[in-house]
Amino acid sequence: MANFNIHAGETLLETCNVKKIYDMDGKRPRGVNPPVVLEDIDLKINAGEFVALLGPSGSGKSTLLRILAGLLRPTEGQVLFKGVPQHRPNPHLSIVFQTFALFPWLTVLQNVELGLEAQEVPPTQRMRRSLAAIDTIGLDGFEDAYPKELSGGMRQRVGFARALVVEPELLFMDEPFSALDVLTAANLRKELLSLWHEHKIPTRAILMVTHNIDDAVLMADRIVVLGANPGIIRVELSGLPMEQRDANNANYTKMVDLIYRIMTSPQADISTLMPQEKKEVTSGKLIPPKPQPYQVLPHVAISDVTGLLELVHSKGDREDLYQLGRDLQLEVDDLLPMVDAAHMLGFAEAQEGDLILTETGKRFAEAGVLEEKDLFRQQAIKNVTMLRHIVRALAREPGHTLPEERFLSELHEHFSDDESWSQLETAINWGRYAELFSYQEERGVFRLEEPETVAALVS
Ligand SMILES: Nc1ncnc2c1ncn2[C@@H]1O[C@H](COP(=O)(O)OP(=O)(O)OP(=O)(O)O)[C@@H](O)[C@H]1O
Repeated sequence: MANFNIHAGETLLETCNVKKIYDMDGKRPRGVNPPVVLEDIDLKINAGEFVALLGPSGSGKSTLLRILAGLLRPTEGQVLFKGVPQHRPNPHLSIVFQTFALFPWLTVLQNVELGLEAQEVPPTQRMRRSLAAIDTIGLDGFEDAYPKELSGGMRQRVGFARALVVEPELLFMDEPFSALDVLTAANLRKELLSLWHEHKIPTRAILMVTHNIDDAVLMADRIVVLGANPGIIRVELSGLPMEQRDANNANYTKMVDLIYRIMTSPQADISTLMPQEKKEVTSGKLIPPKPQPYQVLPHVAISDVTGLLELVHSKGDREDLYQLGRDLQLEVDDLLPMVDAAHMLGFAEAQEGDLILTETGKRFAEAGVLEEKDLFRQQAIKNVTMLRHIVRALAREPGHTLPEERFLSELHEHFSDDESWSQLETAINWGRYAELFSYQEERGVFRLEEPETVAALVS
């Protein structure tokens, strides 16, 4: 089998001051500021490196991957490949997607050959190289199978073979294991890592977008953590030495815990989260956070927040976030919005990697249904700008009703179309639970149910 020379150290890909705003194809109303998805992104990918890009949902990981690949233009700043500014899709780079993206009517071999067809490689050479890639990635014997005959793990192997057959200098992976079951993912991860470390694949650097902290710590030499709204690089951490990449190793646990802390404390100054012995465990660039220009509602159901608070209460009102994630079998991406919501509502605080209930949070966790609702209503009105705004606007209207467009158009000033809807849906969900207002779905109309009582809360 071929053994490829990586020539470590050289900067292959680099972004300078990249900023991204989706301009919505000019559909945005005049005077409205489109949301900034990425800001001030300076990132280098060097030969010999496996870089993981972690960040909460919506922080712009996939957008950054597409900009780096040349599939999307940055609004400001530039992408350099070996020092040369890029203006089109980078031909030296392949991407493996979460959803496999295979053609169901083509066999494994034909799917893998596709990349080489585009490069106009002659048929015999095409077949020889494709068979070799299929062999390397462990699919020998399945050349003539169709995707529907394969398991998820095998389909993703075809995805890898198709990406690698063109011998790309850079391999990008966008959540490559998240559609696979745990064991299949672990197996594929291990095999991919050994191919990479033994230089059995031609790639000189790998960039992986993931929401899975364990994947990042197990695989990466450098971990870049993005923050959201706008997406900025919060910190770059050096990965662990290979011998420490083991769930039983103390430094592994520390590293996972640190990343958990960083991701669950989106507003914190990173330097306050670093452990004393940080220099031994990690090093990297520390970037101070920027103040959030507007409050972003995390998309969680109130029942999930209630469940989280009750669990923390049962543990003595303080619990390690990493442990909470494990207990609830939640990825950080799913836990994070719940922690955000509990914090926003004044029920809990994330401190030093722990979630600690406030006095109100303790009362909420102990309350019966009626008191729980009452407390929630008070906290929601006090802390959630959007709910307060809706109630105030409804209270001012003679009929105490308003159409959803009124609030959607305001949300569009800060969020994309999809995110505006998601923000409104969350506000509706919370507002209904708190019995602040009703919302008629068919007509898209808000109504203040008990105008006097509710309006008094915001006066
Ligand atoms: N084509 C588009 N047009 C407008 N807005 C977009 C577009 N693609 C993404 N966005 C917005 O940009 C923001 C970042 O999206 P992106 O998919 O890059 O984030 P992510 O970190 O990869 O999220 P996830 O982990 O949920 O996939 C989101 O608010 C999203 O709604």
